[in-house]
Amino acid sequence: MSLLAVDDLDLRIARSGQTLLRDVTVSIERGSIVGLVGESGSGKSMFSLALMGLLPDGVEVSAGTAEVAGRPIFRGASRSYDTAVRDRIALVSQNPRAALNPTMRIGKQMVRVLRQRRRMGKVQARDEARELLRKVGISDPLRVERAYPHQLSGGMCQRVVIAMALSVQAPVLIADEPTTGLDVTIQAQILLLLKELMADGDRAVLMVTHDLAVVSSMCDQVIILYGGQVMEVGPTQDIFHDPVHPYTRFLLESLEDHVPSADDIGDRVTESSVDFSLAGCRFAKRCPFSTDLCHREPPLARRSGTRTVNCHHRGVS
Ligand SMILES: Nc1ncnc2c1ncn2[C@@H]1O[C@H](COP(=O)(O)OP(=O)(O)OP(=O)(O)O)[C@@H](O)[C@H]1O
Ligand code: NI
Repeated sequence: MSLLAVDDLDLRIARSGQTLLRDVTVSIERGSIVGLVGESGSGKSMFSLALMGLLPDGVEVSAGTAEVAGRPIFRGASRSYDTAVRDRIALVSQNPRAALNPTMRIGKQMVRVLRQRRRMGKVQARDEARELLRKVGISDPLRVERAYPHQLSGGMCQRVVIAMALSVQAPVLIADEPTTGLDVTIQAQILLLLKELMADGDRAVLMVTHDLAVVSSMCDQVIILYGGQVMEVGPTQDIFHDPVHPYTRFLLESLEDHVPSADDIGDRVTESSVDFSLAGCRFAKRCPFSTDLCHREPPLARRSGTRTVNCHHRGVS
């Protein structure tokens, strides 16, 4: 059974009625790291926020279901978001500094979370906070506990945020661009850390990124998102070696001769504004194979084994 299962999720912008995410289906097994890939504005963060019940005002779940570890997150409307699932799903957000309280020392913030969410006493929470900081590779937890967020480097803040996400012992971790803005060495350390934390096989990670290098080194499965619509899903190696959807091919074409590098998607994209009011396939305008049908109707998922392709014309054989 999937640890995280999202079925046909739609997100709508209330004011304009536009569909920000359409028919997004995602399934993540225990012990796996799944990459959610897409260019800027494709809806990756909105997807994560919907699962956390943290959508901005004016964006709402308009259809679909989601459940984590067998418990429903929502059914249909965001109003019914079940906050009890918050201990089953934790977010490492895109901006670690913003996720921390700037006016409170790190130690105090961590103790507070542990007391509230794990019902620990003061002393126990303090010990656990220290242990968690060590677990994310911080060798001098005492210094970090006493620091305010602005006194720490970006990489250190990200470690703290990961420690806090771990502190609730959620089986599903969503890491939204966990290494953006960090220098290459720190990036590698944070990714290694996430991989190590996964080694026990009890959790699952949804790794949100636009960096194909991160995906190829970290993820078992990859979900390719474009304009709020899933284009293709499959095991990472299969997708990289044999992309089926025209968008995935377009994305990977330039990578044939070299290892994917940071910002590959950004480099490939010339026109990135997507029209969320499109009725048909979101990629139709840019697709060399599109026909009237593509412009008119959204494609249905074609599934074969572990792969899914959402295209009117291309399927997995
Ligand atoms: N508060 C809001 N109300 C309505 N629409 C919004 C709001 N915030 C963002 N959007 C729209 O939602 C779309 C998806 O945004 P999202 O932040 O999920 O993209 P992303 O894939 O995470 O991009 P990035 O890689 O830059 O983080 C954007 O195109 C944006 O226009
Ligand atoms: Ni984002």
